Amino acid sequence: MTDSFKPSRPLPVNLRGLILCIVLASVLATLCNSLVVAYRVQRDALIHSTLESNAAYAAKVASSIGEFLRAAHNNLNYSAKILGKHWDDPQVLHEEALRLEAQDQYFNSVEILDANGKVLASNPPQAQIVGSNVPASGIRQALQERRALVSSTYVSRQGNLIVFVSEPVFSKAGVFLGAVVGSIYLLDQSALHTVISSHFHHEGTFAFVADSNRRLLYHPNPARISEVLGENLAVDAALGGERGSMEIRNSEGVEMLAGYSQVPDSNWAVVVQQPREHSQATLRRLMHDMIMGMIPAGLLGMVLVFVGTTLIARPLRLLSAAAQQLSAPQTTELLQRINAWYHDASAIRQAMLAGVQLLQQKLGRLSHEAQSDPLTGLANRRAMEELLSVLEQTQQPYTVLALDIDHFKRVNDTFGHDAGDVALKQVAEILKQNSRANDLACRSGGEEFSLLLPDTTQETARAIAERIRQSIADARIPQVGNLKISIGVASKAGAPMTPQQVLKLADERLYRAKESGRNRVVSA
Ligand SMILES: Nc1nc2c(ncn2[C@@H]2O[C@H](COP(=O)(O)OP(=O)(O)OP(=O)(O)O)[C@@H](O)[C@H]2O)c(=O)[nH]1
Repeated sequence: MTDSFKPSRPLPVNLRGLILCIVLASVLATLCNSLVVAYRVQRDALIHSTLESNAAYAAKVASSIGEFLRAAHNNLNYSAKILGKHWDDPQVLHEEALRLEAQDQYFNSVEILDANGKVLASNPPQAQIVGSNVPASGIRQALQERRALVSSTYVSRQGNLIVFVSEPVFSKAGVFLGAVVGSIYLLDQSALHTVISSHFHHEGTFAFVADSNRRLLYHPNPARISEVLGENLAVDAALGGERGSMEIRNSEGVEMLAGYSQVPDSNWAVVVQQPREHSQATLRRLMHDMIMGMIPAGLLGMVLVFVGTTLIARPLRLLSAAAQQLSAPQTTELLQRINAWYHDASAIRQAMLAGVQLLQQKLGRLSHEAQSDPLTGLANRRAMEELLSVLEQTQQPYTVLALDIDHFKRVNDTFGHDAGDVALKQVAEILKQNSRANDLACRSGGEEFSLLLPDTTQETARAIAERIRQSIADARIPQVGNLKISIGVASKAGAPMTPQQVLKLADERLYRAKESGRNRVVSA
């Protein structure tokens, strides 16, 4: 395998930060998505309902105008019947003209004409036109067609925009006599004007009425009445007899939500429209209210997320801290104190506890191996030095025995190296048997041993040394038989000596024991 394992660099963020980021990102994404969807749905619904209500409104206005015109016709029709019977009575003609103009205020003026267009009576009285032929094309049309009709709009010599509503007059025998004509002045206050403009008018919604030549008969801006409109799809559709709604762009380029309808019995178009921007403004208010309404719950959610992530991350953070010091003796206790309250953290803690136990066992074994003599199982020189330094630091008195088997070379030479090893083990066993719990027996090298006796005086140590020497001398070593040993004793009982000096003194006394004949203890 050529690839070597390279641990990737971790992100500089902790678990709680990560969870918070992920939760925040997902909450924000969901929120944005909800807002966008809500915005679109609401916008479509608002536009749809505005179009629907404008269409209904246009139909209502058209029907009101239609009813007005029908009522005007009915009135004229009633008069036409009376006039047909009394055509030759100027008084009746005059009274009918008076009644028609004054009674219902449908008309700004009323004229009664004979079949040639000669004005027989008029109200308000206009002496100059009674007896004259009125040239208006609408009236000429009424006389020609001899039927009830609503004329096209017509601009009078006085500059007034006029619509004629006319009804033919027939004699009892069915002879066409003339017509009774009501004039509606579109630029002045009239009953028609009131019918159109009295409808509701809110949120920028307004209605206008145009005749078949696209001439404006009514507009909330009076300055535009009589203006001829350019292309307008809603007007075209209404003039074509349709009713409904559509989105259009007006002559100023403003997008409009328009409803349209045709006035029955006259080819007029009614359009009700609202700038699209108005529904957008309503929508913005709606979205603003929605967002403001979400804020308290959002904040509460954030607090819950913060507390939740802290609770989730806490055991893992503590486990991570414990993982930094697996070999420390207090780690097991530390791990047991962690409140791993959910399954994953608990499983990690269990695994770490098992791992720590294994590690510490292993370290203990390694430490034991590093500090013991493999042949005899006694402590080695390093272990003895460590204990000496502890005794030194705690200023405890102690005594050291330096032991060396006499003529051990001969044992090896005579019985072989293995027999020598057995003898060494036997000596170690005797040392152990003569040691207390706090004493430390060690093999300092070859056939040399030491015994470290804390809190032991020189005299006591000498007695112990003598007992050991005797035990070894008395022991029957397999294959080898008897062994002898020499011992030097040195004590640090209040004397200002370093451990090395004490050891050195014990070695010097051991040397003297050898020199003076072996198999003895020298302590002074
Ligand atoms: N079997 C065995 N022999 C060892 C071991 N370590 C050292 N020795 C032997 O111990 C002997 C020590 O010999 P010397 O230093 O001459 O001392 P001695 O023969 O005991 O003589 P004195 O100490 O003067 O009485 C040598 O023969 C070493 O080979 C060991 O681990 N096992």
